[in-house]
Amino acid sequence: MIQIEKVSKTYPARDKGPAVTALDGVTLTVDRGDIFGIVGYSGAGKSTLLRLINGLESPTTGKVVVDGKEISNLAERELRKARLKIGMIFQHFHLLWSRTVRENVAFPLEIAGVPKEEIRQRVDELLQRVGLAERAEAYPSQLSGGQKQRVGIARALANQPDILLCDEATSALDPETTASILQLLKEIHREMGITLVLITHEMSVVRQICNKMAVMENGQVVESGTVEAIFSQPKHSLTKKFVQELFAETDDASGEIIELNPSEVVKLGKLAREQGIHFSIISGAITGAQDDRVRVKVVGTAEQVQAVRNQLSGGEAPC
Ligand SMILES: Nc1ncnc2c1ncn2[C@@H]1O[C@H](COP(=O)(O)OP(=O)(O)OP(=O)(O)O)[C@@H](O)[C@H]1O
Repeated sequence: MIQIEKVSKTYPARDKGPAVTALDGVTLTVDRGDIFGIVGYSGAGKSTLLRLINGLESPTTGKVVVDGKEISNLAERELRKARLKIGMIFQHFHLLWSRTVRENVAFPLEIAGVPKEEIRQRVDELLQRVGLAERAEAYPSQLSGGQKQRVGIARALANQPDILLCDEATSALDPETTASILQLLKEIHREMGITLVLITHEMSVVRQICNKMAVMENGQVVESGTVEAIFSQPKHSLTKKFVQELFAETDDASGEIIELNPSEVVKLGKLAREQGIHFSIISGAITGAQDDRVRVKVVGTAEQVQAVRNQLSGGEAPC
């Protein structure tokens, strides 16, 4: 869906300062239907990468191919058409403050020349979908942060994009609101089969929603792969640091990651309640499929984790 091939981006020198190499030989593939997280500290080059995907910037060298088309080679008209299929949401929402919620969501449809009646119907559906049908006539200043981001999501989906780019979309929100926005994004991903690319400095976001990820430092991708593989065996020192920080934050620094099938997760839940075992789901989900696997971090010493393994393999959890 998105191929980034040996891409470098250098911004020319400004105010007698040196030229800045924001991206340095980045190669990355995002497959259709991925929820792809890109993590890194400020200045790593994440935003530049997003701007190359939606054609707001061109690479200095290398290629960015989106849905089979090399974005930087498109003529203006084709680029505009390609951009309609790429939605974007932002940390600070970027809403139009003098327009109501309804008018904000209608805006990209007006620009695309969609007939009025169709706009009305489509906006109604979108507001319903993001849970804001009741606030259609409100102004952004009357909304909470989470509601503003829901408007941003509805607006980004207005032209039925194939790709949704999320630029630190939950960084201005509290943890509870973050969880509800990530849940909404997950539902939309499932319902629309949309490809999501998220940039964030928060590993917890990647852990909650992504199937694949890349870690960036100094304009380079230092590690990429599935979230399961990277969380269970981080290789690069920066990735290790991110993973350790996340586990430390969630108070589960010691312990082991084990892979469970759905019935074992249920057993572990029972054991946890009865015996005070702490665990947290690292990745995976129970969807009802036979081959569902969930990676779980069990907190405790090696002996405690082994005891949990023994109990899980030893038949039913005690009732
Ligand atoms: N338009 C620009 N002109 C000059 N330098 C730029 C421009 N945009 C970004 N940079 C520089 O490129 C580097 C990468 O910036 P970028 O915004 O892509 O990183 P980031 O990982 O998204 O960080 P942040 O989260 O702080 O935005 C930084 O050194 C930044 O100062």
